[in-house]
Amino acid sequence: MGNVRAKKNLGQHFLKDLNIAKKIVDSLQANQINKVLEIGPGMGVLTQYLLPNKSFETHVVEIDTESVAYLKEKYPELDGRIIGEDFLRYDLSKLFDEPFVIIGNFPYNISSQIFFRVLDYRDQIPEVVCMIQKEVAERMSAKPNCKAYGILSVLMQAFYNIDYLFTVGPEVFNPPPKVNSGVIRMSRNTTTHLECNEPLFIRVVKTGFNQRRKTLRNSLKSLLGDLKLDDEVMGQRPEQLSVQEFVELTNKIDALLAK
Ligand SMILES: C[S@@+](CC[C@H](N)C(=O)[O-])C[C@H]1O[C@@H](n2cnc3c(N)ncnc32)[C@H](O)[C@@H]1O
Repeated sequence: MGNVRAKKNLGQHFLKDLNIAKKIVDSLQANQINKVLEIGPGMGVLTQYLLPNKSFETHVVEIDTESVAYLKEKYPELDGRIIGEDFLRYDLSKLFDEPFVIIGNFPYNISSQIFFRVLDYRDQIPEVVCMIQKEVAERMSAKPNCKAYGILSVLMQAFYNIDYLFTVGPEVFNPPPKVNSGVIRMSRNTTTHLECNEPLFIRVVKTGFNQRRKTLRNSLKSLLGDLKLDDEVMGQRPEQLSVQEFVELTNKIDALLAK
């Protein structure tokens, strides 16, 4: 069986280091979960460490037909659990009717889109362990007042506690990516729904961070028009606000817009 030919447009960088592969799989923590979904298994470097664990059933979703054929031949025990589809388009609601965790060395070019899908299905996904571009991993886990703290940090941390676990250099991949990688674990927090108008919260966060160096009074002008929110928080920059403070700000803006 020949190796899969790496395709750049699919973000294929295959992990060669088995110790790192095992370390990523060992980073899963969720207990009492019967289903694991791996995104982008490629040649199965993570899958091979998932399969022996009989406390859950492993399913994989892979867009590349060559990788799918490889996986079918190499892991016959995965029969019926290889989904040859685009994760971004696949209707996850028809896959499991119970909670499941996600694991994967994600294709870096679509990692943010994957995270927004996770948010859509967050009720069913208590945990995600993944390798992504280091810079994105830092943004996901950044706390207020850090340079990396931004839209992704606030939107994801509204529902997940995110731990940056470790950094991986390019030399352990074939072909090596141009960037460093980072592994994170996302554990869902107790927030099921935000205590505010959620679409407005997303707009406030995105509009605020569009001009992150400006105070919110200036950066939110496009959202507020002629309306003025006379509040101390408007003198701050978006990176200074915690998730909870963004929620409170959203409620004040919501009340103002409703007047
Ligand atoms: C960085 S590689 C990781 C491969 C393998 N897990 C490893 O660690 O060696 C990303 C994988 O995601 C797959 N992929 C890319 N886009 C995808 C999509 N939209 N849906 C599902 N899989 C995708 C690629 O074909 C590739 O196998």
